[in-house]
Amino acid sequence: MSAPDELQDPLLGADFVNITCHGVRATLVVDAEGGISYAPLKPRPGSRACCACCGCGKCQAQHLQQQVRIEGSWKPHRQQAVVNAADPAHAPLVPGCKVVGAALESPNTFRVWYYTQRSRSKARSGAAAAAPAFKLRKTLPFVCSSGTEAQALVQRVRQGASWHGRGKPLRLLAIINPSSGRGKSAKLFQKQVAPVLEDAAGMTLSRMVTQHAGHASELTRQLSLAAVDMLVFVGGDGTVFEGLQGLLSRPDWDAARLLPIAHVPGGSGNGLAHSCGLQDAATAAFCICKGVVSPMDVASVLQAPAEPGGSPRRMYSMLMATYGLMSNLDVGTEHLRWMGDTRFLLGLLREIVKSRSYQASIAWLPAEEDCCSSTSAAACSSSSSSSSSSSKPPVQGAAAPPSGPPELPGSNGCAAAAAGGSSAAAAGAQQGASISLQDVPPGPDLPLLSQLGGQLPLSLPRQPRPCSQPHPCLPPHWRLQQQPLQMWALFNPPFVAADFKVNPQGRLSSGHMDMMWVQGLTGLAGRLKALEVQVKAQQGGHVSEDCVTLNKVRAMVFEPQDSSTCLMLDGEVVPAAPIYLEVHQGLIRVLINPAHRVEPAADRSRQQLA
Ligand SMILES: Nc1ncnc2c1ncn2[C@@H]1O[C@H](COP(=O)(O)OP(=O)(O)OP(=O)(O)O)[C@@H](O)[C@H]1O
Repeated sequence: MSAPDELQDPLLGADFVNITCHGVRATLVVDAEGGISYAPLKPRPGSRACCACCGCGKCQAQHLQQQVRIEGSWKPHRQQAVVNAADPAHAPLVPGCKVVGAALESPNTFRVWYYTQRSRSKARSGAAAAAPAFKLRKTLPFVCSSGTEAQALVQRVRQGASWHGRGKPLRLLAIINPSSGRGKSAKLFQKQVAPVLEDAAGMTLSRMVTQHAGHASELTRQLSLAAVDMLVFVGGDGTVFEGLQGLLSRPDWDAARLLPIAHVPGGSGNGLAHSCGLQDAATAAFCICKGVVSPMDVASVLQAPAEPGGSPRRMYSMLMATYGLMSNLDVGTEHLRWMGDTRFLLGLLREIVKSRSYQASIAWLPAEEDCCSSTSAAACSSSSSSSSSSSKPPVQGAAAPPSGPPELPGSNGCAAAAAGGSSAAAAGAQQGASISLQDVPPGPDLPLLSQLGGQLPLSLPRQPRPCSQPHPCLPPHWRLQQQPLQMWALFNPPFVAADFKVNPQGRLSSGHMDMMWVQGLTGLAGRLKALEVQVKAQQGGHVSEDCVTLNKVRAMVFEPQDSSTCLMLDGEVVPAAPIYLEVHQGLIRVLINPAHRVEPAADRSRQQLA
């Protein structure tokens, strides 16, 4: 290719080729990010474009620009301009940040594929969404003088737009759950995502369809990390949850945790996708091409061995743990899967009408506290309720931090006895369930459990002591709540579904989870209040209600005590037994929308994907 004289200087480093678009001859330029711009070639004397313009260069430029604008509501991004921005004829047609690739239509004809932002009113999650939604567009066909030129330009667009500076395309593994949501996730992926990734971005896409519950775990446990650059889960949160269990239970979990995870929403709730700004399949396809990733917290969840002498069960949760109303509205509407996420609304209404309370014991370490730090211990002992992240006073019966001198957990009677091997008996705990650090399956370190002497009785005392006294079975600074509650949940990111911004203060990598419970909504007035709280939850306004209590948590023990509900992790039912949970900050990497409004500190380096 030889550069036309007028383009040489400003286009240093860019690729270009002479094209014809709707009868107008021009030079198409591709910049380093895959953005395209053009400059009209000098008109031949007496030549005419395909419309009634005079045929001069300026007319042809305007004509071409109009033609391209017909298909997409393109708005110029001045900061992205690669050529003389003062000259409208040289403004970029499509900036690189919007382009995802290009596809040949015939041996010497191709279109550039790009995305434009959807208006808020048309987007699925509306104003509360974590990031704008995007819609796929294609330019008019560009005709090159030869097939070789067209191929070279297509490759150049893909490389700049979606390969993140690599010489070869990204390798994606899509794990598709055909039974998620309404059962249409495979079709959705095939129609809206795969063509963008394969045909336009030129990525290498392998597909695996799950055959049964738990299959996603098996697939991620067996995959070769060297052969995949990004994992794409197509389904609901349960599918990602299963995949995560497989990744983090591998012997090489420390390498596996760095594999970027993308969630294409195909399930009912799709809380992870909504929290990351991947609110629909089209937007997810765009975000996969752009490859912006963010660290995300994950919690280790431990349960005592099911049989004597066995290993504790270790699971991982990245979205939420639920109990009471939130579990029942999910499990109780399984048969209404065909309704999509509307089933949650129905389930919620049913639970509000029932207006039930559930019994559980909850002990937790507030996010501000480090049970081995003398400074935080002093701060804790000097303030009672103020050390809680909640703006409200602790509920009746909740234990306050101890007022005595800071003390290591292992030095109190209960924990010391536990370390000696007779924890339950010494604690006076009912079940005797405990977890010993040395038996925990390999995985991320559990520093807070280590600080507890490496041994933890899971059965919490039934009778909490007065707030001013530490309970002998709880380490200093830990708090205890045992009042009946209607809903209990531990949230990590903000969304659990498109219209449920249940945890508005949630961040992907804050280092803690947000514990929320709802109490006292009984009788007719309580039910009406519950409805109001539900409406406010769509935008996150429910957290200021008096019936809602919030605490930031780094570690906790939760003991379910009610058989009429169940304990769920990321929307999946787990055995109804006590759990110990500890948060690992930024353990995994998830794909986010490049225009995410909440995670400005995200790791935006595209090189991370290489
Ligand atoms: N081939 C399959 N047949 C039946 N069930 C499957 C299959 N593959 C996976 N599953 C199970 O499907 C269940 C539901 O999947 P998933 O959670 O992704 O969808 P969802 O519940 O509709 O979405 P969300 O969790 O976002 O509300 C999971 O518990 C998973 O174990």
